[in-house]
This record gives sequence, structure tokens and C-alpha cells, in this order.
Amino acid sequence: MPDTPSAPAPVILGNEPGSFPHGVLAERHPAIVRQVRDAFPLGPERRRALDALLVSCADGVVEPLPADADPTGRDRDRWARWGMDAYAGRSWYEVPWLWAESHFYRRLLDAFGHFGPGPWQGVDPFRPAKLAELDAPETDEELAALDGLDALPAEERTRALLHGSLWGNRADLGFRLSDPGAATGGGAEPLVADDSATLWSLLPAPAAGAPRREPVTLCLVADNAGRELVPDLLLVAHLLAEGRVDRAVLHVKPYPYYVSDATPADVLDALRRLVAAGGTAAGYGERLWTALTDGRVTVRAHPFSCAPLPYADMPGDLREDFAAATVTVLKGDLNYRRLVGDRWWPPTTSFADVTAYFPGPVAALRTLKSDVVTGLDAGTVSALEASGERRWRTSGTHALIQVRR
Ligand SMILES: O=P(O)(O)OC[C@@]1(O)O[C@H](CO)[C@@H](O)[C@@H]1O
Repeated sequence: MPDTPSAPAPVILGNEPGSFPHGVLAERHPAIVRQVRDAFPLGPERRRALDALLVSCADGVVEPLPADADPTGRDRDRWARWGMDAYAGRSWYEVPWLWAESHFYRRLLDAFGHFGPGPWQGVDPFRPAKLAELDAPETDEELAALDGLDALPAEERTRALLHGSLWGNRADLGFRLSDPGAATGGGAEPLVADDSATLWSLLPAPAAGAPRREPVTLCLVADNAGRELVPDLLLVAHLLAEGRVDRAVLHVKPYPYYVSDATPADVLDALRRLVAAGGTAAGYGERLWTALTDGRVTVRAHPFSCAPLPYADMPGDLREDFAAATVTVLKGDLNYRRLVGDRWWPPTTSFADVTAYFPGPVAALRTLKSDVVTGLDAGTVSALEASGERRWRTSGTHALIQVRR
């Protein structure tokens, strides 16, 4: 029996040296700043701004967004609503870890000049790494392997594409910066929870000759670009082709975020990559291209997708989007943190209870890359604890498929 929480668990902070969140703030963030600094021929002003961010990461406090941080002023208002007034002046390590990380990316883009005006306005500082991944021989191999799918029975094909999307979540460039070996391990990794049968009960394959039913809409809240987004797009194309889904809404980030998170530009890159791949991959790519042009698939980049807050705080228009979906599938670790709240839940806490606020059926497809987890049964937790694998929560070697109808 899953445990129903009597009160919210403590929010995860980054203030404990040696912990995973502390390492992200103290080591991963400076490494990301240096990577951006080295990847572009930035002028003195931008380099000074990035160096100031490095100093701030080491021992600084959260500062209010500067007046020139966003030419429209709208983003400053948003950050005010998202907690800036409460957290300005406090140490990066003492505010909620989710908030600190999210705000770091906003500051990094500022320092880089992404919000302009200037030559780097609108430029994605992570694009070189994203394109390198998309062009890597491993991506060719993964796409060529799709040719074998046609020989599989329909259910196995669907399962293979679901698992491709799930394990594609290990392909996270920020994650590899601090744990280079973690995302490359081969072989089938254990699922710590698998509600895929519930997912398919929400998205059944239409039986031949069955009467027309209500249109089925899938909301897929994407995570990383490149080698995660490609299998996400394949899954969407497949579900459309099978008639399990009539329409799909793909949510991506409005600006570069958490290094490799997908933006609309990344959707285009991934789609072009599919279409150019030839074979089965190109067939999927072309179907998706058509579905985008005829409106069955739409792409949305909502500002809240880059908010430093849990989904429980989502605004009304996003709530309506999710409420209209037959099921919303959230990809990846960060979306999971935002879905269940980035808290020290006992791992057996009921997933259904902590996501009860979500406006409709919701599914999480995630590899475990941070401490938060819910919805595990007690036997699974004991087995994980007994396995001697100290970092099962954070190493990306385990995954889950959790669904709340
Ligand atoms: O959402 P994703 O791409 O699966 O993971 C994001 C991530 O790499 O970033 C955070 C640490 O920076 C963790 O939540 C997680 O490990």
C-alpha cells in the first residue's frame, strides 16, 4: 500500500556539503559557466559578466534581476511573482534547490547576452553541444536501429518506442558534465516502477471496426533536446500512426535551460535530423512534419516551463491545456521534481496523492537523477537499499514509469 502523506516533506535545499544538490550548485554550475565561456568568442563585457556569475556561484547571494535583464520588463515581473522578492539577498545554498538551479540558468543567459540587445541576443549558448550530440555517430546508430522495428509485433514496437523515450532521458548534457560515465552505460536497466499498462489503458489502440470515440489528445512535456527529443518525437509519431492519439501538444522551453532542455529550435533540428536519416526514421519524421503542418501536432513554449516552481503553482492557462489532454506525459528528472514537488518524500509516498492536484491524468517517464522519488513499493526500496548501489537515486541507472489516472 502506498503511504498517504500527512504533511508535505521538507523542501530539498543545496546546503549540505557532500550532497548531490550541493555538488550541482558548487561544481556543476561553475563548470557550465566555464564551458559557455570557452565555446564562444565573447567580448570583454560578456566575459566579465560570466566571471561575476562564477564568483556569485562560489559564495554569493541571489541578486534581483538587473533593470536591463529583459528589454520587455515582463520577465522581471514574472520573477517577482516566482519568488524573487523572498529570495533576493539569500545564499544560493539556502533557497529551495529547484529555485536556485532554475534561477542560475536565467542569470547565465543574462551574462551571456541572450536577452540582448547585442550580438548574442537569442543565441543558444548550449547549441554547439546540442548539435554535436545530434550529429554523433551514436545518433546514426539509434536511428538505423529503427529499421528493425517494422518486424516486431505492434505491441512490442509500441513498448520499444516508449522505452526509447524513457531511457533517452539519460542523454542529458548537464548531467554528463558532472558524471561523464553515468549516461553511457549499456544494457537493460531496471525499472523501479512500471505503470505502463495504465498508460496504455488511457491510450488504447483502436480496434478494427470499433465505433468512433472522443478525440484523444496527448500532452508531452519534453525534457532534453537531441538524443532524448528524437525518441520522444518518434513516440508521438508512432502513437499518431497507430491511432492511439489523434492530437499531440508538445511543450518545450521558451529559452535555453538546464543545458540541454529542448526549445522550439531544437524541435526543428531533431525533426530535420529524422527526415534526413532515411529508412524508417525518415518515415516517422515525415509523418510528424505532416502532422505539424495540418495542426494535429502543436508546439508550445509556455513561460512557466522555465519557472523555478513546482507544477502545483501552474497558471490557469497551462492548467487548462493539461486539463484538456487525455493524458499529460512529463519527461525527465526536472519535470518529475516539479510534478511531485522537490521534497524529501519517503520513497513509498503515494504518487497518486502527491499528484492529485494535477488537472487530469498524468504520467512521468524519468530516469532517476536527483534525490526525490515517490510511489515505490517497500520491497523495491529495500532491494535498492540492499543493492549496495549508493547512488541509485541520482546516477541515472534506474528509471520509472508512473501514471495517475
Ligand atoms: O530533467 P533532466 O534533464 O532529466 O535532469 C536534469 C538534471 O540533470 O538536472 C538536475 C541537476 O542539475 C537534476 O534534476 C537532474 O539530474
